Amino acid sequence: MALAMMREPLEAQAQQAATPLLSVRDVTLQYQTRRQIVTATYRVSFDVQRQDRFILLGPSGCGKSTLLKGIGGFLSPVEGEISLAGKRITGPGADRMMVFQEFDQLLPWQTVLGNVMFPMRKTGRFPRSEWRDRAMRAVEKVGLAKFADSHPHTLSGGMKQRVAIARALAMEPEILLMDEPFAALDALTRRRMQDELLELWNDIRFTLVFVTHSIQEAIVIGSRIVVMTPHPGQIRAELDATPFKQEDAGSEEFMAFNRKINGMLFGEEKIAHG
Ligand SMILES: Nc1ncnc2c1ncn2[C@@H]1O[C@H](COP(=O)(O)OP(=O)(O)OP(=O)(O)O)[C@@H](O)[C@H]1O
Repeated sequence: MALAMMREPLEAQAQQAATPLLSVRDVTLQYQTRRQIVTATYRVSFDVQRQDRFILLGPSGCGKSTLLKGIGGFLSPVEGEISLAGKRITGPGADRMMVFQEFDQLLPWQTVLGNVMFPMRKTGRFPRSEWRDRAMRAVEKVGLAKFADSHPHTLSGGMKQRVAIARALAMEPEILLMDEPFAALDALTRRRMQDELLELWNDIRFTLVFVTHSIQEAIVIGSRIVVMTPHPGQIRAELDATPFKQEDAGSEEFMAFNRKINGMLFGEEKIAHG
C-alpha cells in the first residue's frame, strides 16, 4: 500500500521530466493586414527541454521574431498549439521574459535598479520586501552593481543590454526569450556579451530561446539549433551544437559545421565555393 502511494509521485515526476518545457506543435502564425493575410510561419514544430540553449536561426523574414511573439503569448497560432510545461499558452506571463535588440527597451526615467524591479512591481511575482534584494542580486550578476542608481542614458549599449538581461532573469522565468539581443552592438562587445551570457547560463542554468541570423553566434551560444527556411518559415533541420565553443571557432570541425549550416541556409552552391 505504502509502495503504491509512493509510486504515484514518482510516476508524476518521471512524466514531468519527460514533458518538454516548451512544445511548439504544427504552429502557423499569421498577420492580418488591411490588404492581406501574411503567413509568417507554417506548421512549425519543435520541443525545448529544460536548460536548453535553443536557437532559432534563419534568413530575414522567416518568422523568427514572430515565433518568439507566439511563445511570449502576444500572438495566437491560427493552427497548432504552443504549450509551456504541458499547459497551452494563451497570453503573456511572467514565466516568459523577453530581451530585445533595441537599447530603448529600458524605462528612461527609472534607474538601473528601478528598471530591474519594474516587472516585479507590475506582476507582484515576489513579496514586496524582496524586490530590492532580488533586483540588486541580478544587477550584481551582470556586473553593474556600481551603476545601480544610474539612468539608462548614461550607459553604453552593452550595459543597457546587461540591464535588460538582469531585469528578465530577476523574474526567475521558466524561459528567457532573446530576440537578436546583441545584433546592434559592435563586434568586440557582442563577443563579450556572448561569453557573459554563457557564464550566466553556467551559473543559473536557465532555459533560453535565442533568435539570431548569425551562424557563428548560433553555434557559440546554442546547445540546439533550429535552421528555418525563408518566408513562410518552416523547420529545415534541428542540429546539436553542444560540442562547439567560442574558443574552437578556428577549428576545422567548427568551420565545417558553419559551412554545413551555411549550405542549409543558402544552398549547396555556396558550400562548394565557400
Ligand atoms: N506586424 C506585422 N504585420 C504584418 N506582417 C508582419 C508583421 N510583422 C512581421 N510581418 C511579416 O511576417 C514575416 C516574418 O517576420 P519576422 O519579423 O518574424 O521575421 P524574422 O525572421 O524575425 O526577420 P528578421 O531576421 O529580419 O528580424 C515577414 O514576412 C514580415 O514581413
